[in-house]
Amino acid sequence: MSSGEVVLPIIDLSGYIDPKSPEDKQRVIEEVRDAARQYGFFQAKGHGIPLDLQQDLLRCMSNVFNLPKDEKLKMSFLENPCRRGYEAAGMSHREGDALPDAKECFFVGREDPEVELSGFYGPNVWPNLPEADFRGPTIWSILLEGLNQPLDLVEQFAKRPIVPMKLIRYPPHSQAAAGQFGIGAHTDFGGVTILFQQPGKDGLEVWHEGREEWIEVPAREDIYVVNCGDMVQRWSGGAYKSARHRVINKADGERLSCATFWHGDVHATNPLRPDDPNKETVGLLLAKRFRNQYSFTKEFLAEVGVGAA
Ligand SMILES: O=C(O)CCC(=O)C(=O)O
Ligand SMILES: [Fe+2]
Repeated sequence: MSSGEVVLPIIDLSGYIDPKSPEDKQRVIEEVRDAARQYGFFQAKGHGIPLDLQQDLLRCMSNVFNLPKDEKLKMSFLENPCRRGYEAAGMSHREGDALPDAKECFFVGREDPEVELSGFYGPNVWPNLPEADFRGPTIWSILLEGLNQPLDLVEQFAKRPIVPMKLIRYPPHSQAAAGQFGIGAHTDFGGVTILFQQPGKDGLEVWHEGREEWIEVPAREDIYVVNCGDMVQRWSGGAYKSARHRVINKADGERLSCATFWHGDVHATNPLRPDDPNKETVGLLLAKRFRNQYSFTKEFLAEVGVGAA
């Protein structure tokens, strides 16, 4: 069941990024804290990302997804040592769902020259499109400017963060099989997710535990959706929620979105609680999660602690 009553707060981040007074900054900090506690999600405006960059991103995403199927499959993320590149529809299946997700995706990360740490760092796969139309400043500006973390904390755990970015295209729901979701219900497992939705293409729903119902999150122009993953929930001792969410494309046509997952350094442990008995690193979390999708070396698995338990 969906509800028109609960609306995720829209927080104006400009009060933190460009404060006119100390109170401005404090108000944003409190609004974000309250939303992360209550919902695990909020909508963000005043983020400083120019609208024309957002529109460029959408245009570039369409260019990628509109490539011929065989060209997309040549860039399959399953054959890439860094899990970058193309994931076709039907390749992800959420536990408990009758059918795999209807979406297709394209994964991008930080551009590094060499494959390192079994593929957590390394070069991207780029489609055969004019460079200005896809890679580079557009994506990186969006990525960097979209992150508004307390800086002193960030410096501790994000010297060389792992930041996968997932471009997603959902087919119209009418094309999906009965019981098939664009993306099935899940929590994000890592750090903070910054989601850009194609304006006017609604479909995201967030589970509200207290009310036991799905809250619809509209796809509004110039509004990003931010949510906390399982790692943030753990790092914050449960103060911040990692909320379940799913996508049922409500638009007549296709729906585009872009999710950027901001996980922190491969060796980072809980920066909020250095005394946290759980010493799981970001690398270990990702290694457990993606074990069957990367070709991890034995050395790497030993380094991040897989098999140590
Ligand atoms: O496309 C969306 O609106 C949500 C995507 C999402 O939840 C994910 O990729 O984890
Ligand atoms: Fe998600």
